[in-house]
Amino acid sequence: MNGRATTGAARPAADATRVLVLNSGSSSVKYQLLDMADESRLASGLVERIGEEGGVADHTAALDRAARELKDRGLGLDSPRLAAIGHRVVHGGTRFTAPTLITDEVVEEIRRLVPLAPLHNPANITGITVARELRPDLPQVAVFDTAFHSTVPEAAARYAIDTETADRYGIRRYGFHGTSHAFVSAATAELLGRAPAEVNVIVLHLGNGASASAVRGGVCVDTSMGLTPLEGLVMGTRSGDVDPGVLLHLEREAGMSTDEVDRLLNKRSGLLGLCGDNDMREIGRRMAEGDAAAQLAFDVYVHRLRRYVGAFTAVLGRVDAVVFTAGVGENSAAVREAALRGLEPLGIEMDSVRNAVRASGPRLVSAPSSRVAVAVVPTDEELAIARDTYALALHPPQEVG
Ligand SMILES: Nc1ncnc2c1ncn2[C@@H]1O[C@H](COP(=O)(O)OP(=O)(O)O)[C@@H](O)[C@H]1O
Ligand SMILES: CC(=O)OP(=O)(O)O
Ligand SMILES: [Mg+2]
Repeated sequence: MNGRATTGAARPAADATRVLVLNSGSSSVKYQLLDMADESRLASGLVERIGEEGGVADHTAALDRAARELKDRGLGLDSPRLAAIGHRVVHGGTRFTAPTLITDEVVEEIRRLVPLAPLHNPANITGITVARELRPDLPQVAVFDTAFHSTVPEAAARYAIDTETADRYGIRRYGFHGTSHAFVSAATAELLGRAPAEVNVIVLHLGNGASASAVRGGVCVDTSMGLTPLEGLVMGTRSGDVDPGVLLHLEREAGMSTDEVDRLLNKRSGLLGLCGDNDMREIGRRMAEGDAAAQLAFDVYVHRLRRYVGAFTAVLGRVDAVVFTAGVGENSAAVREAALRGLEPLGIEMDSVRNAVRASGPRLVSAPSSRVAVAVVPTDEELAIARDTYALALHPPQEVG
């Protein structure tokens, strides 16, 4: 321990209302500076292509660039108005089920979880390390993708494999994108004018990574991602669900190594693997020209979505809303339409005209007569992280012992 633990940090001064949020991904760093006095966004940016040709060398260089961009705009990290720094951390294992003030020990625990999220947690740790070096005086908070899913019951969280093996290696469903699923399910209740405790929602988070969750009265009861962010829906470059026998077959018959199978399933699958493009906009353009591979990729993507809508309808019993969010969910009327077409027997009636309208805020796209509301609700993981971070900075838990 080097004494840099921030749990004991003094409460921020009254005019220190700003929070920096860092979302360090496998090949990008996204950042936002927010003023929590009114939740306004003072700055946001993205450093992409880390470690690729034409990009910055590594995550440390990316964070340096982010810090420089903020300084150039008069919003340097040395500002006394900065109250705290919030970090998206993808894997929190079973230990972290709530936002957590970062200490050396917390960093070590996040490091211990690297094998469960090899693409994500190392980048998160670099972000934390650099930020703590820049501002050792500030509270720094980890907000975990897995936290919202910690309520998923054992029947849904357990894989049906030998229990001793599962327990020894921490093999279970953890789920990801939880900050988004929590934010969007709460915002949906608000859109419906009802208390979160009263509504059952299926959230479809469709970004580059994609996941579905079933939320009963504000509590997550099932989710499509599993031990790692690879299971479930078809994604930009990830396969989502495959028969685990596929892995065995590739290793035995194609002679592929574990790393090769990993790359295949994480980087060369999904929409990209099916048609050579991972951007839904480009796939839409190609479909309009009658491109068969693009059409097939779209069809596989949509078929998987429909499966999860059906499965989570059965899990919830009563569904009040199906909600689309993230890049594809918020912007692709075609995906929304195709995913829910013909589901009137489940009480889902889309309104094609409403669905086709381009808009930016939370909105309903179902017919007024639809028993199940269909909504588009923009996610804002950074705002959610900033709220959690600011709340912990203002009211740090009492230190135990
Ligand atoms: N107008 C659009 N129509 C269809 N898809 C879109 C549109 N705008 C963005 N997307 C999709 O959103 C995806 C990115 O989603 P986003 O939530 O920003 O991803 P990330 O997981 O990186 O946060 C892109 O791959 C793109 O296919
Ligand atoms: C966990 C995960 O899949 O995150 P992302 O969508 O940012 O890759
Ligand atoms: Mg996103």
